[in-house]
Amino acid sequence: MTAQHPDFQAELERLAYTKNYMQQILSESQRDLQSAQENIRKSMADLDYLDSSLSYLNILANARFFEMARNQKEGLEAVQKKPYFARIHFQKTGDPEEFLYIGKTSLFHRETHEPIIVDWRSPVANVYYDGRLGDMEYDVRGEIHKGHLFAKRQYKIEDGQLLNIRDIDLTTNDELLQEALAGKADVRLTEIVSTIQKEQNEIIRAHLRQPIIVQGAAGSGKTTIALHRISYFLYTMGENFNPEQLMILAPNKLFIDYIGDVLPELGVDKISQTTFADYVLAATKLKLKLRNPNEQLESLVSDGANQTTAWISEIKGSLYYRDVIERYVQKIEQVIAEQFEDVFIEKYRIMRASHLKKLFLYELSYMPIEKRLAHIKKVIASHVRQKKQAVLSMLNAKYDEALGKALNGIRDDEKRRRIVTKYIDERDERIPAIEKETKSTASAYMRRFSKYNVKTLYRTLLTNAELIAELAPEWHYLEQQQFLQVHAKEQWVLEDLAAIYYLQARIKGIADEWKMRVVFIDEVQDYSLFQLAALKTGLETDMFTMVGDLAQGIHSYRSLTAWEPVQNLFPRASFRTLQKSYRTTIEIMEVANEILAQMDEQLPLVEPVVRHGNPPTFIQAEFFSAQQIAQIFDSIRANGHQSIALICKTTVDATRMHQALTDYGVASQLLTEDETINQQLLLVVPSHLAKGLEFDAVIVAAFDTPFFDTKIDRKLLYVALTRAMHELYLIGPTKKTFLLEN
Ligand SMILES: Nc1ncnc2c1ncn2[C@@H]1O[C@H](COP(=O)(O)OP(=O)(O)OP(=O)(O)O)[C@@H](O)[C@H]1O
Repeated sequence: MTAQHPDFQAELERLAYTKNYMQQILSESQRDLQSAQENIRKSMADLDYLDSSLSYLNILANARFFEMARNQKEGLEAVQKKPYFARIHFQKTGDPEEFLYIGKTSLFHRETHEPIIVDWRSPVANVYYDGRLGDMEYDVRGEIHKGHLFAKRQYKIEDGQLLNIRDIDLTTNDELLQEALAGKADVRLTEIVSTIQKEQNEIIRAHLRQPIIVQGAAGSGKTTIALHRISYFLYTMGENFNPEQLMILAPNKLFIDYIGDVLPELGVDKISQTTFADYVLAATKLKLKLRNPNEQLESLVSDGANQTTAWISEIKGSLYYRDVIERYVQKIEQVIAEQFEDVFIEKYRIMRASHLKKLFLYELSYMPIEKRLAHIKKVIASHVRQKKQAVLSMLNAKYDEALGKALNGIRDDEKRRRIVTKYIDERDERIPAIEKETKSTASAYMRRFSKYNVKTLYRTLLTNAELIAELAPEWHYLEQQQFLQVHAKEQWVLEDLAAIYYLQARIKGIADEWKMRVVFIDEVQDYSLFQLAALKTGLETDMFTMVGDLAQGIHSYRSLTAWEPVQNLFPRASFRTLQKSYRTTIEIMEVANEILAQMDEQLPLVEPVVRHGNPPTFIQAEFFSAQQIAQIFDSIRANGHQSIALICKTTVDATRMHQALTDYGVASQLLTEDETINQQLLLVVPSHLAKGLEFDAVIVAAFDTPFFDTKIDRKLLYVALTRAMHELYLIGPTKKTFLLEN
């Protein structure tokens, strides 16, 4: 059928032309690489005996050339098997009509400069994602261009062979998407450049110098879009931005591993991917052993709410706590300010304490405390240098005058000699002494200020009753006591890190290597407002892309429960929602929506894209049986599905089930935070760790610990259900175990 497309032959030729040209460029790149390598080798050899600075420059230039040639070569090699995926027939107003082929990287004809392939991230490619056919507009660095889109066409190219062509309108767009969604049997995220949807594209290309918050339903593509936005960002910023200044904050190492493959595929590497905790510990250089946050979650889930833990966790995430810490910083500032005294050279005052104090408290208040002090030290040193000359000239003049007077005015020889000698001796002692003293005036002056240790400072706050009473006067006495009691023993939890980072930022400042300029946060619903505020303060930027889903906020006892406060914290941020789920079938989403409807957040139900599958199967069973799970596992495999997860509520459950399965001989893997997923195995996953991941099929098992009708459990269950792409099984004593009626 496809071969009958009237343009098929022409498109075959076009593909052949493109591939040929790519091959040609690749051979050239190969030669460039070799010659750069050869040049570097020669310059290295010359380093010893020729003018080495010239050789050094040669090496640098060739290294840069080598890097460029290698990048181009790698870029082309990566896309050779699929040079492009779409074409637009487009006319920019005033220009001739063009056929533009869109792919993952661009390729221009070296002589004619004609685009052979246009990068999907380029401004004109936006037309493909955004534009309906007809007259349209697109943005090039803030400038609006007009044009007319005649047609859009998609290609299915595999291994360099053209298999299919489709001209797209709205209906075929759906077909393509469905095709993309139906396949895939991998527990890795993949790139979706050819099927990015309009509302997703808007987020990817939303203003790059402005923060953005996205509330997106489970499976709506938040993670995928965030990664594509990074690719788009780096492409658009080009040389003006160093990728090392971009950071992705992910929930755990497992998740980082899960997204790991997409970034290089999108042409992005070198950016740091870490967790909030790891980042804070690295940036503060503190070694703190943190209590596993999931243990805390699990203790909340199993013991019901432990009031004190819940209260303290909530408080530590709040902006109120930020204010407490800020008051603490201001108190420290006052203590420092009181230590300023006048600066003297010998007995001459050269600076007033009040001036330095003003400098410290007001004029330099935008700097971290220790940076301010370092700056003040420089100010003193430079002032001393300037004033020293004046003091010395003045003294010299004074002695000259005194000597003159003595020489001319004293008649008595003996007396005159004595006085003159005294002046000369005094002068010869004082002047060098001043010279010497002024070399260290500034450092001697600064010795009064002690260096701070952020960890010690924070521990003091946590354990000092007077401080707490002073800085958190709004807490009633019992709360203050509870707070102190919980902290009597030194133990660190994730919730402390915002405060620690904030203190570091305000007192020492964040070192340049950790001062990321652009931040992407996935699963941002699990952040507290204070975490976000601390990052914003420490990094001195609001260029954050934050994606999340309140319905999956399993840590909501200590994190976000609404978006408004985040919007208040980031007043420049735009806010978007994504309601469509691309992951799950209609049938699975119906069940997940039943749980969503029971939540307090009143989030709109998720709309699945039209893709049908088997209805979720409920299997009644009183007890966990490894044999039964093995049977389900086999039947799912027989249906052709690869990645299969057995999800249960807690780690204790997961550990037990994994043990039973292993004893029974089922090849399974218990997922923990530090694990790398092996998708050949049945993956046994505690619900909180499943967040962000997806599997072809999911079996949710609940025996010893059923899901209760509580905030946290509804969310954990919702997370578990929405991990499934194609098949879902629920196994337990009753449907009530899964909060389902029917
Ligand atoms: N436009 C698209 N075309 C094809 N596949 C898509 C598209 N958008 C999303 N997907 C697929 O949908 C699935 C869900 O995407 P992703 O994991 O990014 O969603 P999410 O919103 O982060 O989900 P969750 O919040 O549940 O973790 C992935 O398999 C992704 O490849």
